[in-house]
Amino acid sequence: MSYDHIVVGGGTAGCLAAGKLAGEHGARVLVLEAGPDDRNPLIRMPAGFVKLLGVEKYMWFYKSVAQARLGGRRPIVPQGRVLGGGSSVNAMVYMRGQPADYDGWADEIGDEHWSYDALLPYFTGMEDNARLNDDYHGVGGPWKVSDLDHICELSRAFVLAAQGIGLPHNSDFNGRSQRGVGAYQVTTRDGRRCSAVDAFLRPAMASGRLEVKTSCLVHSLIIEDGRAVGVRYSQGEGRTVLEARCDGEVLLAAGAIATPKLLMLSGIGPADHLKTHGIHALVDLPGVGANLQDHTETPVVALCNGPYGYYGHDRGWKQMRNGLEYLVNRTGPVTSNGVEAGAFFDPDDLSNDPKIQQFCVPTVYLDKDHTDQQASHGLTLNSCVAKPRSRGSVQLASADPKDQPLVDPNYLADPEDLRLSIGGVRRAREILQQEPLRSMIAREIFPGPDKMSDADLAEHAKRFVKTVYHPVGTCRMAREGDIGGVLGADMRVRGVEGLRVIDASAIPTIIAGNTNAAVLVVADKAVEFITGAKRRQPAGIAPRREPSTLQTA
Ligand SMILES: Cc1cc2nc3c(=O)[nH]c(=O)nc-3n(C[C@H](O)[C@H](O)[C@H](O)COP(=O)(O)OP(=O)(O)OC[C@H]3O[C@@H](n4cnc5c(N)ncnc54)[C@H](O)[C@@H]3O)c2cc1C
Repeated sequence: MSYDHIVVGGGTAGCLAAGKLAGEHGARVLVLEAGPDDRNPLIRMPAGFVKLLGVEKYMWFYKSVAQARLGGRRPIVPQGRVLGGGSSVNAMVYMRGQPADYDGWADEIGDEHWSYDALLPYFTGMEDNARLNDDYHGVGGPWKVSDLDHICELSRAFVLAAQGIGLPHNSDFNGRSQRGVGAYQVTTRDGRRCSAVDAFLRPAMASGRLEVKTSCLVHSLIIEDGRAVGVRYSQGEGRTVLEARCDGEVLLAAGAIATPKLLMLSGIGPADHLKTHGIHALVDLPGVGANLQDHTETPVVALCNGPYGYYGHDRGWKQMRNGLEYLVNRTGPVTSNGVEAGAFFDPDDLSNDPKIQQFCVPTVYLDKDHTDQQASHGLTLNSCVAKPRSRGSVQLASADPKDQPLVDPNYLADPEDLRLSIGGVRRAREILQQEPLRSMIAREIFPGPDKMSDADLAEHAKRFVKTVYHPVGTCRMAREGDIGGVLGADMRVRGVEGLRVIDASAIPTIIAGNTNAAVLVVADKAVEFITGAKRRQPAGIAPRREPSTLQTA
């Protein structure tokens, strides 16, 4: 088959774009995905998320460079490596962030079409919400959003306890206000994960215009006369470098770490850096790989005084009982994503707009690179800095496409990120002291009851702070003349024809919330730009805040 477009990376953005281009716009599309297919049943089961986190077959475990503010520690940054990308392995929390996030994008990009009011119809248009159908939510779309069927007693107790410190109950973090505490909505339906493959790619397969090749690692772009005309790739363990070409556009959707790597391997990036690896710079774009942003979270871990939460539910007779209940009824603990509830608040003043997203994990939960975790019934309250100020980078380690790049998230580089993390830890402790949670807790193990001063908590953060798996921003959209910009408002790569970046890399500034839904909207916009489809008009709802002043380039 000859192709109109080639999509590099079959993740969240890649699946949406490929599915829509082939299914709705009649294009012939090739998707090249480095990871395997998504047939593993664990991917469909919401509780499978925790298991998948440790499986090399389905994850890239990017190891960061030594982190200056973490005493040289090198935390991992796991990312999806399977058809569906992050949407096949993520925790399924459905979150959009704050309207001000997108208004900030519009200011940075210099285009009001990236403002929240302009993007809201894209969120609602793709949504099929099982509970909400109002100004902020839609029904009938391909993207399934539901309340969790199963919420354990620890998560319920957390929601009540957090109200005890003065947080309002919030039944919709994506609605009128983000502030408060409540159960998350998740991207599942009838106890099954809804990934970008399920929502966008699979339905378009029947068109016959879509070819999806898994286990295909793209090495670089083929650029001729200033135009991207195809890609070089290898299949499986094969050493042969194959080529695929297209008549339309090459769309980069390999995620915020691999997409800048591919641009640099293709001679698009900071000329000096490329030169050190013997790569001739076709386009000197200093912003490629810069501006890496990620959410970090700092845990408070407590042990329970009884069998609360999910410890041991994946072993022995409990596993058999849970598995059977799931197989027969699609109910029970297997339908839980393991992160059932959370809160948004400003630790300095609970009545302010949120600066921390707190995740309630009803088990002892630390990343795979922490070996000293205790296996027992427990609870982890993770405080995530919603709008981190620290900025990092992705650079090439070598000119070999099979080598991991140098990932420097520069965690906690900005003192405000550390200060807010400490504030989040203190609020988590306050919540643990409220009933009904208080009566379920035996003792705090991390940071530990003797760690009370800011200096103690800073040390704790440095030791335990970890990724929330949300890298963005490494090929950011920007207004004309912004030297660090990589893409224009239409997501075209500056200085090259026929090439767009359509994934998390394109996001100028991280949103205050989990990133998957924002990436879907970014990819949806890309499809519009590529096809020239008419822009949807903003829904005629009253803005819920003063519109920002927008300057157009
Ligand atoms: C463990 C985890 C938990 C998360 N939890 C949540 C959550 O609960 N809610 C939420 O909203 N967000 C969550 N996220 C974040 C969300 O999933 C991501 O923001 C989103 O998937 C990013 O989409 P993307 O298209 O930019 O990249 P991805 O979805 O990562 O897709 C990139 C794809 O490109 C492929 N690829 C990479 N390099 C190459 C190459 N050279 N050749 C070919 N293919 C390549 C990758 O294998 C991958 O499949 C989570 C992410 C992870 C990893």
